[in-house]
Amino acid sequence: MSGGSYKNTGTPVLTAGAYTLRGLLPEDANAIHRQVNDWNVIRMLSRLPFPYPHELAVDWIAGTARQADEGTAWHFAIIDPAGSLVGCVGLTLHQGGRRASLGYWIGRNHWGRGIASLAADRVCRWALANLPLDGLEAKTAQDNIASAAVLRRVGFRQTGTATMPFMARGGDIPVLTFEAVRSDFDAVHEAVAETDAPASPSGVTGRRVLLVVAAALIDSDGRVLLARRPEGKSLAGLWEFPGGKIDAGETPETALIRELNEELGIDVTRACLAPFTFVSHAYEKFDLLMPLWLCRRWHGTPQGREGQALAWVRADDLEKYPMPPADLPLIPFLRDLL
Ligand SMILES: Nc1nc2c([nH]c(=O)n2[C@H]2C[C@H](O)[C@@H](COP(=O)(O)OP(=O)(O)OP(=O)(O)O)O2)c(=O)[nH]1
Repeated sequence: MSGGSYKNTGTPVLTAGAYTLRGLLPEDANAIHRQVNDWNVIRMLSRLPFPYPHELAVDWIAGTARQADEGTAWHFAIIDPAGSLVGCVGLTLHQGGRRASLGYWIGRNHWGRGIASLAADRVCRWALANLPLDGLEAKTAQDNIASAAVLRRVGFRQTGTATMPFMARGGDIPVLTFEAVRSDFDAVHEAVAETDAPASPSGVTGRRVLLVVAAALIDSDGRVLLARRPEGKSLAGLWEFPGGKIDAGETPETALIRELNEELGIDVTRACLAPFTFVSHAYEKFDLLMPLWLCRRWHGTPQGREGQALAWVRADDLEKYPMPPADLPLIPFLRDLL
């Protein structure tokens, strides 16, 4: 397919600092062609010939809209605050949709401003929160020092080396292979944003204990309510039991009743909360202690008030929903109960 007019509706619009990431449109072809048809850019892109014909940019843009509609790849134009396209970033699914490859380029006039890191980080976080991914991969030419630095900054780890054909260079060249799983992004996030855990009141340095209260809401069909942690939170994309941290002055039960109201819009009374079990889990930066209550009666219909997806799940199906590592020991308890 060449040219034509369409809207790229399958790709979300994301904000990355001062930049906007949006689906590619036919009118982007000139800006893409001009910036990619530059030896310094194209020599680092494996699949493109040099010189780069304008029709290839037009065809590629049309292909990206189709892929987004099919749910096989998401490519974004990176738009600067002045409205100019300064590069592209994208993810392509493979391995049955459980992994995705990251790719990006930035026009030469815009190098050195951290745009690739900002855009790659944003797209990876969006993908982990919204697609059923186990991990992400990327490859970069061994002589592309700046790109390897971008991947490391975002949270990728180098896994090895390989060779790949680079069309513009007319042959195989060495590449570095990288991968990242969910916890690699959380490690970067936690290092930047500080840990979720409050400072130890005694001022003693060392590990911190984070107390989180949570509820297994059980409906009349014996299904459990799970909520998907939204983008922007640690462990985004994983399914958890509704709940949260205890605020100053709250008892565990009042904290849980407040969280259930804030997150789901339901009213629960103290008498409807039955203590069930707890988990104690060592995360990298803190120890999580999470008591879990059972709740079979509430007022209202649970709704994801903070934009989180909800799912009523049968005990036998709990394993199909990726959960935070701390929650995994709870699954057999719930299976025995329900
Ligand atoms: N609510 C909940 N949190 C869990 C579960 N499993 C698990 O590891 N956690 C962890 C993730 C977080 O590190 C922590 C909960 O913190 P949070 O930030 O979601 O709590 P919150 O709702 O008070 O959040 P916020 O308003 O302060 O952003 O507990 C679970 O099943 N439910």
